[in-house]
Amino acid sequence: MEEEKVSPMAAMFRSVPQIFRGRQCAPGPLSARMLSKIADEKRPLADKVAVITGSTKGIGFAIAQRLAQNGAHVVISSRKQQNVDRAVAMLKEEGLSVTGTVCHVGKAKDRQHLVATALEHSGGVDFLVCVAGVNPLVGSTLGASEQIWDKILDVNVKSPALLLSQLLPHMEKRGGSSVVLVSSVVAYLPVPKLGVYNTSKAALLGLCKSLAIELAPKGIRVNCLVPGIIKTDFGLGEKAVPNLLPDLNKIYGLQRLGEPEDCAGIVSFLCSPDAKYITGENIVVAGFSPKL
Ligand SMILES: NC(=O)C1=CN([C@@H]2O[C@H](COP(=O)(O)OP(=O)(O)OC[C@H]3O[C@@H](n4cnc5c(N)ncnc54)[C@H](OP(=O)(O)O)[C@@H]3O)[C@@H](O)[C@H]2O)C=CC1
Ligand SMILES: CC1=C(/C=C/C(C)=C/C=C/C(C)=C/C=O)C(C)(C)CCC1
Repeated sequence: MEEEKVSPMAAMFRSVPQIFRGRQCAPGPLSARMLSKIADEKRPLADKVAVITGSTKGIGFAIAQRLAQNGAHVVISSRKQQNVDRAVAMLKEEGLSVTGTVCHVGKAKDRQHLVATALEHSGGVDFLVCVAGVNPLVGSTLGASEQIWDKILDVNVKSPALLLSQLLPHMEKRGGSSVVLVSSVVAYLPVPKLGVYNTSKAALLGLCKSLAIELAPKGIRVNCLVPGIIKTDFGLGEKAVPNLLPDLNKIYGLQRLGEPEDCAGIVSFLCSPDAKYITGENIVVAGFSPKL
């Protein structure tokens, strides 16, 4: 049977009883105020602009998708055009508000271009989520070349700070802006053969605390997502530590490896007004707690 087509407003009216189930409200037609309250609750990030780096796949893509589902215009990016095009198409297919551009976060020119692209939408940026991260080395820390150190520290630690400094004036003027860095549980649990990567992720815990203090007077909150082992192409966990799940299950009671979506809700929350009194926090999302 042909499904009846209804306008979004009609659909929202129809959904009203469910939304209000259990709430104290006078019977009868809903005021415009009540309806706009419903709309706000369903789209807490409406009219906001979010820049997410490393967001055409994996954790970054899941975060961008959730921020957009919650009402934000998302600016997604990564190094490869074909990844950008595919990710933009997927989000547009879902009816979400998205712009995509190529940006290798380690390149100053690319970061500048990303900032310009983000400003095209509405002249400002409300949220910056720095997801891009690399690990080109599985091996001894002291055997790592200077080039390897430079590449890992440039992308994983320096680029979030340099990109934020370029976005700063455009975030400060918006009021209520939020930055989310992305570390890793390896910052707490040093994984053998990932010493340079572990160090870069531990540095982000400190960067979060320092930036939170520095940016508080500007009304910008800074927090840090600390994912556990998440099933993505990055898949560093399994590469570095075979038999990871049974060991983590035995030692920490871990029941399953994570999905990118497991990281999305907390980031949307940290960007939302519900987190307006939270800053400088490193928040582990790992299915276990690696902290002693
Ligand atoms: N997966 C895991 O178990 C964990 C991951 N993390 C962290 O999460 C972040 C994302 O990892 P994950 O989603 O698993 O990885 P994926 O490989 O699934 O996705 C990485 C994304 O980042 C992009 N990217 C890679 N390098 C750069 C760069 N230099 N500049 C801009 N974009 C880049 C990739 O696209 P493209 O190739 O087109 O550039 C892709 O969109 C990383 O910072 C990682 O350290 C933390 C803990 C655990
Ligand atoms: C070191 C180590 C462990 C933990 C490994 C972990 C937690 C790896 C995480 C890798 C990640 C998250 C990579 C990407 O960022 C065990 C299994 C407890 C015991 C054996 C030694």
